[in-house]
Amino acid sequence: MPENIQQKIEDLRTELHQHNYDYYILDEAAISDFEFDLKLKELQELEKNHPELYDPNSPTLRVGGEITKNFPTIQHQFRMYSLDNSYDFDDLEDWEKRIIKTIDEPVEFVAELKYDGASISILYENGKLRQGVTRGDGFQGDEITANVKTISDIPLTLHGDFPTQFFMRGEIYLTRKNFNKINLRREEEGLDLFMNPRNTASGSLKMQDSAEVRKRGLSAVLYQFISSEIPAETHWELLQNSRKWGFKVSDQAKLCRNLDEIKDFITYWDEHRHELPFEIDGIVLKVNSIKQQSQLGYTAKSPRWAMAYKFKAEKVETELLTVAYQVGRTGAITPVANLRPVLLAGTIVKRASLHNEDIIKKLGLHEHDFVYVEKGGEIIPKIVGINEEKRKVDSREVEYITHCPECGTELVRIEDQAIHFCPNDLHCPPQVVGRMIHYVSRKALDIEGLGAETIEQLYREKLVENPADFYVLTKEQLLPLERMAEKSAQNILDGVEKSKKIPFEKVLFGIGIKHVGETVAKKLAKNFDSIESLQNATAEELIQVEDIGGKIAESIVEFFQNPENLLMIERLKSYGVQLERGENPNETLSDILQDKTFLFTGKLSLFTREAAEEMVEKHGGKNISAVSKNLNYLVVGEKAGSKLKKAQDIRTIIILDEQEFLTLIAAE
Ligand SMILES: NC(=O)c1ccc[n+]([C@@H]2O[C@H](COP(=O)([O-])OP(=O)(O)OC[C@H]3O[C@@H](n4cnc5c(N)ncnc54)[C@H](O)[C@@H]3O)[C@@H](O)[C@H]2O)c1
Ligand SMILES: [Zn+2]
Repeated sequence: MPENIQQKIEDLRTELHQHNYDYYILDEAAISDFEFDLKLKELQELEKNHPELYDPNSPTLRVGGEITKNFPTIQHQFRMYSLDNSYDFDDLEDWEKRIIKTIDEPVEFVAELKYDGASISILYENGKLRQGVTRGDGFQGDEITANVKTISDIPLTLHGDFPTQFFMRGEIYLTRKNFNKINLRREEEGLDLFMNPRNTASGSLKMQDSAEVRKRGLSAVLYQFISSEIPAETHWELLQNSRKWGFKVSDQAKLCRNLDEIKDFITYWDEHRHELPFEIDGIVLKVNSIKQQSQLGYTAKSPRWAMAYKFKAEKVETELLTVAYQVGRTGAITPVANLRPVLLAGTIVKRASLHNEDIIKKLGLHEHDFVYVEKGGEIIPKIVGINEEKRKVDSREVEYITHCPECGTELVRIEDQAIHFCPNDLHCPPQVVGRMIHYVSRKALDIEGLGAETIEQLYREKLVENPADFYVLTKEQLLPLERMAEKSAQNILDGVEKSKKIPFEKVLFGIGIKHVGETVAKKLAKNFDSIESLQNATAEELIQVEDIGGKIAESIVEFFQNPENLLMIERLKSYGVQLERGENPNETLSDILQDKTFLFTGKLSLFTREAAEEMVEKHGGKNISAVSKNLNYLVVGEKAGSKLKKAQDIRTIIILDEQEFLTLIAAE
């Protein structure tokens, strides 16, 4: 055997292990699924011809996922397999032939959508949800029951005539709408955007705080009943029964009597999948009869009675017309490729995001190149390659801009993010307008009537330049504006007036301090009773507040060093905007914890972290975020880790369990 074959096999195994890790653990794939599957097939072929190089840990024999250390590990009573993949009808015909060899009676199939999310196994006992576990490595997974319970598609109690104990398997996914919502919020808060719904769903499931998981708005579909005794003859019947017991079962699943019906189903959904409110990456086919399923059995990695048909990411070629640079509300520059319009995945694509300078360099993009555009897992189409044969000899490489296209200021690049910013945040037009739009937004000052378009108009007419200017607008100024009737003008004035009652924490969010999102603003308003006390706080003092890190603290200090910001604050104050905490924001119950600081760590079971922190505040105490000499009490739940260790080294810190904490606040 040539040595290079052994090397080749080992290289492929190493490479695929790494891709599995990126995909399942980091939720950040480096290559497309199609490329991954090609490499896997290549390895499969090589291993088949060289059985002497067998390795039980080969990626061809194991489910790619792993368990994490963040949750209790649970053994699966029934192993969770992967699915074999096929990409064309020939593969399917081969599969059917293999089935017919084993089964000599007619075979029916159930065709289902292949939801692109994360799989889950849920244990039900006596009609109650008992436990939710991820697939993990197929043998054992992470116990994430609390997170699973936040998903409204998953019933907590069943109805009808359900078996006493069984597992329900399904997929947890994000609709496109909720995915976009999450990203919009992240954009508002200046956070990096998530890449696609699949890895966002899978990442959300692994969050420690189930209240945060709930906010993600996950969906679920259940597609498999599992127990040692199956109360039906067919998979189809099981699906219908599951629906009766209260499970959300796919409405699109279809019983198919032969391969032709399967092909029709596949062709239909390949074309119409973009009309679904969620993403699918293919179709799953399952042998309908439970008896036939057990006759067929399993390979090392997947059932022989099921097969995934994967859609190819659609790819088209088109010409790059220009590269434009957009300046966002936060000053971030996004390069965008303007393309000759082309039909892709059901929509006309005219533009593709180029993300940043590094990506453009990596592509080696030249002016007027013919590029390949793909719509894969991501919502925004992306350029995945260049047809260099069509490049003209004299064409120049695309050069990244050095100055802001809106205001001419020299751009700065934040190294670890590979993104360019326009630092002129107070005078760069999109940033100025963006800041005002943010100020009136629903979660900030919530000024109805003032939409993005009106604000842009007001800015063009030089009537407003920062949020304080809204408070001196008059009807005489508004009425001459395009499409502005008496009634809408009055609406704006009323809205502005009403905003003077909006509480401090929302104003703090609204004035647009970089990195101060909704949650941070709330925390700040709890810890500082007025804009003055916040203004006077040093970075060290700010870091003491829970969830406030160095980056946020620095940005707050910087904000208050700018005279223009101070002037705006002074003006807002003079117009009556709430720049201090109102009366009685959260009533106090006692002052027994006066001057005492608290920190909670580990998995709490008697109360949630939020409730606990609220109790501390209601009794006059303060929550801080790190173990230091300033900490008086550390309250530990299950599986407390590094914070507990650190606290044990500081003798002045009192360590309590949850019950002791309750006793402490109950003491008079
Ligand atoms: N790009 C990368 O780097 C990379 C790395 C690892 C894996 N992957 C991709 O992931 C695939 C392997 O992942 P996998 O093992 O999760 O297999 P899979 O995603 O191909 O198929 C199995 C999974 O499909 C899901 N599923 C969705 N709808 C279903 C339905 N109706 N019935 C049954 N199952 C349904 C289940 O979660 C099940 O676990 C690879 O083929 C590859 O495409 C990509
Ligand atoms: Zn600018």
